[in-house]
Amino acid sequence: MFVKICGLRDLPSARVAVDAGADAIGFVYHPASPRHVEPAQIRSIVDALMVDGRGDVPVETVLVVRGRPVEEVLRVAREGGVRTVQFHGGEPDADLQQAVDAGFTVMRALSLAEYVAGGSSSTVDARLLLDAPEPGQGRLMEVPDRALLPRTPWILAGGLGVGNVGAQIENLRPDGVDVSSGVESARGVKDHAKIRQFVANARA
Ligand SMILES: O=C(O)c1ccccc1N[C@@H]1O[C@H](COP(=O)(O)O)[C@@H](O)[C@H]1O
Repeated sequence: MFVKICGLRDLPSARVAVDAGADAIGFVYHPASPRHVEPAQIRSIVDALMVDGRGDVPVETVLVVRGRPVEEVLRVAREGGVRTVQFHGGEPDADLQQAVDAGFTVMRALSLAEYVAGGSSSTVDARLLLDAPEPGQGRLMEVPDRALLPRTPWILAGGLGVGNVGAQIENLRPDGVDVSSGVESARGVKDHAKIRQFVANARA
């Protein structure tokens, strides 16, 4: 089970996620979000996580964007030193392809309705993440019929937390889970105990 802890803004929380065994950590570049981080802040965290101060970071680092021009996205991703870009705003295939061509791995976040309406038909090499229509709000994705869910690998986000991640995995059978609000004590403030417990519960 792939586990991503999203919305990180400080090094201690990032270290807790890595030490707990998360596969990926996410940084939100979206000025309207309480989790927004500037590229220099991302870079300082990524650099500090490098093993022995150099080489690879022992976790996938993800930049989360929503509706920003692709030139700005690529600049922030390069300055931040991340490996992956998560496009979370219905961005066109051309933007995702540009990120792939620039050497980033790519995730495409869709609501279930967008996915069902054909958002899966792209040829871009991107991992699929399904989320509630309004991201980062701690709201569960509604699934009226499990037959609508992908038959190829996908990641579940939206409203997950320590108390429900096990049941959601059991019920919806995603290949990965992604959380932000559910591991916070207040919006934008990560709770270290919840991060540890979330990773443990996702893997139980
Ligand atoms: O977290 C945000 O503020 C955010 C802003 C813009 C795009 C995506 C955002 N977060 C993504 O939402 C899910 C987590 O949602 P939840 O808080 O656990 O309900 C995750 O994919 C984040 O990357």
